[in-house]
Amino acid sequence: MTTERDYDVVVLGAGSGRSVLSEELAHLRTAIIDCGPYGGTCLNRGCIPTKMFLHVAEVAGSLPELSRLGVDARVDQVRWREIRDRIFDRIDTFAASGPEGARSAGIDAYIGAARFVGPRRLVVAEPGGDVEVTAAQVVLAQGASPVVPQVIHDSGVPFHTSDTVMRIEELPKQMLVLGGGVIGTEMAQLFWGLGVEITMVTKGPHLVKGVGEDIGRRFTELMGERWALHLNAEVTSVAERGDGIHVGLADGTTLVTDQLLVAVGRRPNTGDIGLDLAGVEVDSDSGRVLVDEFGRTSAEGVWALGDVSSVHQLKHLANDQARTVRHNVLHPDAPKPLRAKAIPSAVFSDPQLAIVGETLPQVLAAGCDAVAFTQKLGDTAYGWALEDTTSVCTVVAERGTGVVLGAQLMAPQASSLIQPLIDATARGLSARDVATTQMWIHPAAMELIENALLGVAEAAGT
Ligand SMILES: Cc1cc2nc3c(=O)[nH]c(=O)nc-3n(C[C@H](O)[C@H](O)[C@H](O)COP(=O)(O)OP(=O)(O)OC[C@H]3O[C@@H](n4cnc5c(N)ncnc54)[C@H](O)[C@@H]3O)c2cc1C
Ligand SMILES: NC(=O)c1ccc[n+]([C@@H]2O[C@H](COP(=O)([O-])OP(=O)(O)OC[C@H]3O[C@@H](n4cnc5c(N)ncnc54)[C@H](O)[C@@H]3O)[C@@H](O)[C@H]2O)c1
Repeated sequence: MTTERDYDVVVLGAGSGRSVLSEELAHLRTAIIDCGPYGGTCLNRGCIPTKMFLHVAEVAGSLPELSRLGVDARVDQVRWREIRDRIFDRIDTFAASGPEGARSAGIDAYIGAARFVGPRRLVVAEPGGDVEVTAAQVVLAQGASPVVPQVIHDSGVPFHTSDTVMRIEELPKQMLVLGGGVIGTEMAQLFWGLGVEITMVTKGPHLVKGVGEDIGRRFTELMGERWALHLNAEVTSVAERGDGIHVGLADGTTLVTDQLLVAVGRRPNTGDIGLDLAGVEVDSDSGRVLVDEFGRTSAEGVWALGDVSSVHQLKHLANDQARTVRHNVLHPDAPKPLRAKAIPSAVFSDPQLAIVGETLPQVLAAGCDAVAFTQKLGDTAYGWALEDTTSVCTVVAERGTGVVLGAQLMAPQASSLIQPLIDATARGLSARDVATTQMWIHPAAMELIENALLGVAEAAGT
């Protein structure tokens, strides 16, 4: 027998969707549904565990580098299971408290896979039986999942994705990472830092999209000194043999590995959940739920946020959208637009990459007269301390006004260093104003940003 329940607001997905249901909605009848651990991708298998592992990997991976500075050190042993369990004991305990935490805040928390059976009408397959849930407003926040190329899927060969690889029992000797995007690069960094021999196979001429041609090329060269890189490559065959997994490439190369990690993108979770019955339109190419500037889908009273509907799959963006959608659910007659400008992102490799806004070619292609300036960290005082030879910051600004339009960084802690440039891009500030209306601590790494701003202000003629 199916139980039926009716609500004012139901959220599908307890990742970023959970924060839609804050205190401000306490006067409404609300529910949240998730089939996986509460906290979604970021907490359980994304941002948080990767960065906890990457910290360890970065420290361990940097030891051989010390010899350049006159200190010889080496890693004697990596206690993988201990590292893994320390990280996931903390995460799993937190995630397990999610449903109870929601219930104690007055939100009905369902644990089970949901599918639509009509407009704003869902069936949740709970352990105790199906529950039919209806609501005046529904928020779609069911995220995305790893894409697996057909050739791997059809081969029957065991493989990992980012969902599973951080929970393996033993570190392999070798790992082949398929995909040189953000996940592939962070995972390669993580396992390389812990002593695994990495081979990376990817489409395209360099790792990580969107950082600009120059940084993309420099970064790819750097990573190529650490692990074997097969660029512009296509996998044509995969088979398991006695000596390991054989991966054949279109150029005739055969690679043999202990473990295969697939990281070739993530597709929104929109298939097979009856979105057509709900009247929710989906882009057939990308699988994304189509939303307007306010996060409204094509179905009356249905909103969407995060990876299920965004071009950029980023946690801070999903969080920002959750805040906006929360407002819009409460004030549908006075909705606020989702933030579309100055969306920053970072890759937590070593060195880190960080970007915001546009690259110079993108700005010029859009018809704006702009200039760019690149500052090396090695030419600042802190860069001397690091003996840095690779870190750079490029700032793009409008010619004549010097308004900052974007920035790309490759540097230690680039994800933090970029913040004044995110501020400048978001608020349309001039590079000279940002550089000269405050003091910059000497001799801090942040002088990289100060000098880049002064350089681009000069180039822009301000
Ligand atoms: C390895 C990795 C590292 C990452 N690192 C970063 C980072 O450093 N910084 C960053 O900004 N972003 C990072 N991301 C991206 C970030 O994790 C996502 O952008 C973000 O978590 C998306 O949040 P969301 O709420 O849209 O989806 P999710 O957090 O995925 O939540 C969706 C939820 O919906 C549930 N669900 C799906 N379908 C159903 C259904 N039919 N019924 C019931 N429940 C369902 C799922 O179980 C899930 O809990 C990373 C991603 C990965 C994979
Ligand atoms: N630090 C962060 O913010 C962070 C970290 C991890 C993930 N994420 C988010 O997760 C998203 C997904 O990450 P991702 O790395 O899976 O996707 P991605 O789109 O960033 O990279 C996929 C890579 O795989 C390559 N590729 C695609 N198909 C291939 C194939 N068949 N064979 C070989 N290579 C192939 C692509 O050329 C690309 O380099 C990212 O776009 C990002 O938004 C963010």
